[in-house]
Amino acid sequence: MMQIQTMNKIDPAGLAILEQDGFQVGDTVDAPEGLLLRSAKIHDMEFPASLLAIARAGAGTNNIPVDRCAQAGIVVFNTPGANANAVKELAIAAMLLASRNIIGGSDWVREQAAAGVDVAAAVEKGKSAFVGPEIMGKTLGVVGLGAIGVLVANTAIAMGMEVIGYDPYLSVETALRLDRHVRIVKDESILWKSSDYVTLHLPYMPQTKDTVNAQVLAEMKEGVRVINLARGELVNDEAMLAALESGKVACYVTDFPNSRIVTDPRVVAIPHLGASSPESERNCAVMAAQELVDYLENGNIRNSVNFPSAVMDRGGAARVCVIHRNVPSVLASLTAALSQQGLNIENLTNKSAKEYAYTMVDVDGDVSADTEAAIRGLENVIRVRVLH
Ligand SMILES: NC(=O)c1ccc[n+]([C@@H]2O[C@H](COP(=O)([O-])OP(=O)(O)OC[C@H]3O[C@@H](n4cnc5c(N)ncnc54)[C@H](O)[C@@H]3O)[C@@H](O)[C@H]2O)c1
Ligand SMILES: O=C(O)[C@H](O)COP(=O)(O)O
Repeated sequence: MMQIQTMNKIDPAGLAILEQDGFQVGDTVDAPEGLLLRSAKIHDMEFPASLLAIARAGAGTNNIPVDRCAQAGIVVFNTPGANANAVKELAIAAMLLASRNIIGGSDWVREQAAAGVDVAAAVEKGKSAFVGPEIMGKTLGVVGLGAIGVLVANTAIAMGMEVIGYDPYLSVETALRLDRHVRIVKDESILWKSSDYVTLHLPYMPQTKDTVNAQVLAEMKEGVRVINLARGELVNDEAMLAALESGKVACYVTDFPNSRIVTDPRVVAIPHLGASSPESERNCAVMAAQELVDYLENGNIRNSVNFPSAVMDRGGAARVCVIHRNVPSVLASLTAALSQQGLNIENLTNKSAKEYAYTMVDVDGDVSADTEAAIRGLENVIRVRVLH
């Protein structure tokens, strides 16, 4: 029985898929073939030899050592778009919270009540302290036009905003989903200079650390409102605190607060709730579980962040799955090893992505232990599995 170790609380709908397929699931298992997690940080984790795949029920994979996994032949999956609507809704809420001082007003009302003041009378006298601008007619800059950024941009257009989008890797597929009124810029400086609101929807990786830094903040409009539901590391905290202090930034909404950033009262600190809706937790868990099942049972790879997509209908008596380096001759050596045993190839797929490649071969007979060992011993082969 194959084992899946969970490293966060996972929606029961996802766990049910695994259990119905005969997997043993738990937060402590002996020798897991798969890990299923959300934001658990596993950079320092030593992976057991049994581990074949890791599924991140969510979008960001910066909590996983993706490259180390590739080198070890461990396939890392995420669930693209499965929590995008939840984040989009929170981004819209964040823009409104950044504008209308709902939190400050609500806190003040409670303080009045606690002080024994007649709240109904106090609100009419005190409300002018909480005036804030509407978002209609203002300009929103969306940095990163992926699953979430597109939804935020389109919703903002529907709410009467002007929208500027920046994404150096914008795909044609995504561009087609964008409202035609979204202005796409190639120079991010235009976005920083023109936006009343800036919202970040790009991944965190070494190259995107401190995307919002002192220099970028200096380019922004006076009184800009910045929303970060992507990752804390994308914004330089010290630069943001200085910009809040000077009034350059009127409000910073972050889903990734830390002890330092919450020292400023103009920070709205959300406890990483972007994907915390029942709908999104279920979507992510179901997609992640399906990806694990299809890979562990059939060798199919969908939505991996470190290996190419490869899907082939099952056929033949056995399937040989080989993760290897993307260099010449591996395929020739692999098919030679199978022919040596007299096996006929019924179907074959070979996909590559950068330095790695993945091959699935369906053959008409059982693969002997000697043939499997011969394939495993081939130069540039990283991992071999034979599925029946
Ligand atoms: N707060 C939350 O709970 C929550 C939930 C989901 C995702 N996220 C974060 O949001 C990020 C985006 O999620 P998504 O589902 O839209 O991912 P996605 O992969 O669909 O989109 C990310 C987009 O960012 C673009 N991008 C990459 N580098 C960029 C750069 N330097 N400048 C501008 N754009 C750049 C990519 O081309 C891509 O289009 C995730 O990586 C994750 O960190 C947070
Ligand atoms: O990248 C993501 O998908 C989000 O940050 C959600 O993280 P969570 O699953 O821990 O809520």
